[in-house]
Order: sequence, then C-alpha cells, then structure tokens
Amino acid sequence: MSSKDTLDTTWEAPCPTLPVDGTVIVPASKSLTNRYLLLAALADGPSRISNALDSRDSDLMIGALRALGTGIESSQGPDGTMELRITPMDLDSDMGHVDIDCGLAGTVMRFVPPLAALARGSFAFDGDPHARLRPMAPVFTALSDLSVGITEHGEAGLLPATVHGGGSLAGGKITVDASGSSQFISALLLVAARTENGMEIIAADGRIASPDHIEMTVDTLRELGVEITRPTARSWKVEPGTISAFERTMEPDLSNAGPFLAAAMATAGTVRIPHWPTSTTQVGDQWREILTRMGAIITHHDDGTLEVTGPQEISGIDYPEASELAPTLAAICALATGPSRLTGISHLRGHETDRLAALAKEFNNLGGNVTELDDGLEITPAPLHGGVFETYADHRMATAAAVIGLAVPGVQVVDIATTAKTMPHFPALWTTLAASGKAAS
Ligand SMILES: O=C(O)C1=C[C@@H](OP(=O)(O)O)[C@@H](O)[C@H](O)C1
Ligand SMILES: C=C(OP(=O)(O)O)C(=O)O
Repeated sequence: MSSKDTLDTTWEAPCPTLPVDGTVIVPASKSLTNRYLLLAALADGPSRISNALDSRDSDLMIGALRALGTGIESSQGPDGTMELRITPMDLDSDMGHVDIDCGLAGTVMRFVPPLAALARGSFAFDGDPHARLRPMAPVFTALSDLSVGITEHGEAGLLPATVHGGGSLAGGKITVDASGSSQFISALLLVAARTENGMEIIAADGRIASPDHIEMTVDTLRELGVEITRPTARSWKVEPGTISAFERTMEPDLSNAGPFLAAAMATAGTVRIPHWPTSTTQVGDQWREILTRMGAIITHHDDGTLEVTGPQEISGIDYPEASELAPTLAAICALATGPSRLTGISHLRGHETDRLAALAKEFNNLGGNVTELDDGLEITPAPLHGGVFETYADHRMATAAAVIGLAVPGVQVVDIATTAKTMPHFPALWTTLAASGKAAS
C-alpha cells in the first residue's frame, strides 16, 4: 500500500477537549451469539435468538450454518435489534460440495469444521488472507483422530482445507493441544453430545489458552441439557444426547464494552453501559475488577446499568490472562502513570494478527515504551504523540487506537472499517461518545 493509499483510508480518531459523559448501547456478544447459533443448528427443535449480534462474524456463522442446511430467518425485534429463528440442520441429507467462507472469524473457522464432520458432504473451508495464518492444526488433528477425512490444500495446519463429513461421528477420547486457542476445545465440546458415544476431550500438557471461553462453552451446553463432567481439571466428558431447543436473548458484548469504558478512563469521564448482566460467562465482566484496580469508580445500578468514572491519573496494572481484553487494556496501560505487565497471552500471536508484535510496534510508533515479552507486554509510561496507526485487519487494534486517540491528538487509524467484525457501528458510536462531554457548570 502506498503512503497516499494509507492517508486516504485513515480515520482521524476524535480527541475531545472535555471528559466524555455518555451512555452506550453495546451490540450483542459475538461469543454467545455464535455459540447459540451453532447449537441451534444441532438442537432438537426450532430455536429463537433475540438481540443477536449483527456483524461480520455473526453473518459468517449464519452463512456457514445455512450452507450446512440450517434454516435461519432474521427479522427486526421490537427494539430494532436482530431476531433469528433457526431450524436445525438435517444431518442425513447429502449436501454435496459446499464452500464455507470463514472470513477472519475464529469461531467459524474452529467451530464449524467439527459440525461439518457430523454432516454429509465435502465442506471446503477458507477465509481472508489473515485467516490463512491462524492456527488450525489441533482441529484437523482431532478430526483425523475421530476418523474424519481432511484434505489440507495449503500449508499443513492452516486453511484452506476440506472436511469430508460422513453424516455421523462415533466420538471417543481425544487429546487436544489447547495452547494456541481455547477454540480448539470449545469446537469439539459443542458437537460432542451429538456423536454416537459422546466424547472425552483432554487438554494436552502445556498452557490452556483463554480458559474462560471454555467455561462459557460448558455452561452454555449444560444450560441446554448436555451432560458434562470433569474427570480431571484438564478434561471434559460429554455424554451423548440431545441439545434442547431454546429461546434466548443475547447479552451485550462485554469485551466490546471495553473500549467505551476505556473512554471514561482516558478522559476522566463517565460512561454508562445498560443491560450489564448480574451474572455472566463473558470474560469482559473482568473489566469491573481491572478498571477498579486502575483507579475507576464503578457502580452497577439496580436497573442493570454499569457506570464507570475514570480517575484523574490511571494506575498501571500487572494482569495475567487478559485474553481478548488485552488490546484495549494495553491502550489504557499506555495512558497510565505507572508501569504495567500483561502476561499469559502468548496465544494472541495467533489472533487476527500477532497482537503482541502489532501493539508494541504501533504504540512505540506513537512514542510509547512497550516491550514485547514471550507471553505478553510490558508497558512503561511515555509521552505519546499523534501519527498513523496500522491495524492489520484486527478490529481490536482499531478500537485500541481509538482509545489512545481520545487522549493524544492526531491519531490516524488505518482501516477503521475492520471494526465491522464485531461492531459495524463502532465509528458512529465512538464519535457520539467523544462529543458527549459536558462542561463543568
Ligand atoms: O470462543 C470464543 O468465542 C473466543 C475465544 C477466545 O479465543 P482464543 O482462545 O483463541 O483466545 C477469544 O479470544 C475469542 O475472541 C473468542
Ligand atoms: C480473537 C478474537 O476473535 P476470533 O473469534 O476471531 O478468534 C477477538 O475477537 O479478539
């Protein structure tokens, strides 16, 4: 890309002169929407999802499930949000050859191949150029171990690949390397009840990435009647059985609430997020603890609204396993007055981009002092200045840049449209929030 192209496509991040003071309706959770969609495809009757996420990742999941024969109709719910009615797929019908576009969605590229293995046909998976860099080997190995035919068309362990589904899976005991992504384990858990004998999934020795997301999968399955026990702390035994049809309303995406809460931190302002759940499996609920430790005042009001007021000076933090919260958290840390360390996130190198390298490079280009660790980032306070911020097709790089831009004039974000992965209206929501500051009376 020439420098002219870069300038033409950059978005000038708003840099308000007043602390923000606003309420943001955050779109639904990607992780919950895509799990419930897939489970509806396997359920024992029609299901309904209200307040479904309407974004690129959920569109890709809907497209993949339709390609596998799932009926999905969408309509507008009473409050303007998306409502989905899902009729389960028929595992017996021969789908022939089907192309499945994963875009850059980890939940599609990891969760759908085991589902395709349960169906009948040849299912060719591919995605964006960046998707071809994201690790897939543990999914392919697990399916091969379950006697599913896989043809890898490019480099081993990466997309593109074709899954040859035979219409059923016997199931059994398999060991999965989950150090690169929790999605490898979640993918197998999601289909395990529909195998003939059920499955025991054992995490291979080593780290388990983003374990909270596996817990979300287990809780969602149990809620729909699937029996899961834990023979050991590193294994999950799923009994064969049905997945109950359901009607569910999706929670707001608490990870995506992060940048808006970070706006309160960056400007010493106040941000309110309605419908914050009182209990949830979302990793984003950790914002309450994280931001409190960094100096915020947080109130969870009786009507469900979470209100965050940022401090005059942000404290640094030492935080393990921030998972998908890490890019936003790193941006807040870059505005803190003390040093921070984010660890236990080596697998972020296999996310939409190598997030550890990308965050260090882009923050340092703005004058930051960020050191890449093997498994994280060390962020030391430094005066920041404006400049072009590359986002590498990564929605969370784009929102991290917007957070920095609130406090640092002249931050130009390349490809803000990448936020459509999970939040298509991010630029408009952000601009409104940035303009919401009230002058002291
Ligand atoms: O299962 C899920 O919905 C997700 C799991 C996590 O993936 P990793 O385990 O690869 O971090 C998370 O980062 C991703 O955004 C969503
Ligand atoms: C890692 C992420 O996405 P994906 O679901 O594509 O893995 C993310 O959203 O931060």
